[in-house]
Amino acid sequence: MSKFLSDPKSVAIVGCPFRGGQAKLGVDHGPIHMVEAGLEQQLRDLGWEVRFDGHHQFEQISEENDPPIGKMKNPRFVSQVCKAVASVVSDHARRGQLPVVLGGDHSLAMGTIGGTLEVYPNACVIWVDAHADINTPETTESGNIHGMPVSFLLGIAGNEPEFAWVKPALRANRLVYIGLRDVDADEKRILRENGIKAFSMHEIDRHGIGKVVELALDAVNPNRDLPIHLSFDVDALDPTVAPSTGTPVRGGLTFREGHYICEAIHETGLLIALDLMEVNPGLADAESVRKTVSVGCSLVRAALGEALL
Ligand SMILES: NC(=[NH2+])NCCC[C@H](N)C(=O)O
Ligand SMILES: [Mn+2]
Ligand SMILES: [Mn+2]
Repeated sequence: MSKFLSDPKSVAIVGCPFRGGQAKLGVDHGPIHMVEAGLEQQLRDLGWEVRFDGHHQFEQISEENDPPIGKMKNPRFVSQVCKAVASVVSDHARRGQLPVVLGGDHSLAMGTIGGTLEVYPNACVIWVDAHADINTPETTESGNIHGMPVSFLLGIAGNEPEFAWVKPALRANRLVYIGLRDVDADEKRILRENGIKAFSMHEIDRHGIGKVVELALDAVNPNRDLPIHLSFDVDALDPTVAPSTGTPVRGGLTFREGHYICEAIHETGLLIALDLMEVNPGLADAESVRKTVSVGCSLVRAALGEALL
């Protein structure tokens, strides 16, 4: 049982149909597909009190009113949406509910983690992803903000007045990555310079996923007493397991490795927020979409306590 959440344990599903942090159409339909697949009832069956918050309708900013700032694309739109998400997440957290935020693209994590840290300032973040998403507006090649949210949270980016609301509330020693395999050269430098712990697929091959999760928790949560925010990008999984996503990278987590991470974090009893991001039902054939949506739901269930036995 969690020592941070209310009793009875209660989860809030927050649909974030948002794609402004990257260019591909369809990722905004991820949350609708996951909810239609029955996620709400699946979590009830695990004994949670479930509140479906709806699919948030974000105020639009059209492209002509949102020219790039430096290389950053859709900066005002992304910022405004993340600000709204932060306040939704922090409201749930304040009530002792566990927000499960369904993306949408991973720029949303600026909002989800920002919201978590307002309520749990000492929370640690476990970021499961093929990518580090730690580019700055200066280092980005794509200009897509879904490749940058971590640098804003750490305060190594975000001086623009448009992002003034983002507090640099995340400390480098409270962040750990699992699953990395496509990290830009400047991102590698940023990880090194800030001493951020990361377990790439190489470490998973070497030690096995069980050991890696243990080491990751040792790095950010040595006494196993800090609240945990799990931000899971579905592209951490191998494209054979989760094909419908915008930036797939081969050589990823197996179905079981992805689930093991979620199960082990559940076992700590410290999980207080979960993101499931980058499910893009627009990018593949129907069978690939079904597979990806279904693995997305099953990762959420694993993190919320679905046991194998
Ligand atoms: N959330 C994601 N899928 N991010 C992919 C980022 C890819 C690349 N590093 C970039 O900056 O654009
Ligand atoms: Mn990714
Ligand atoms: Mn990501």
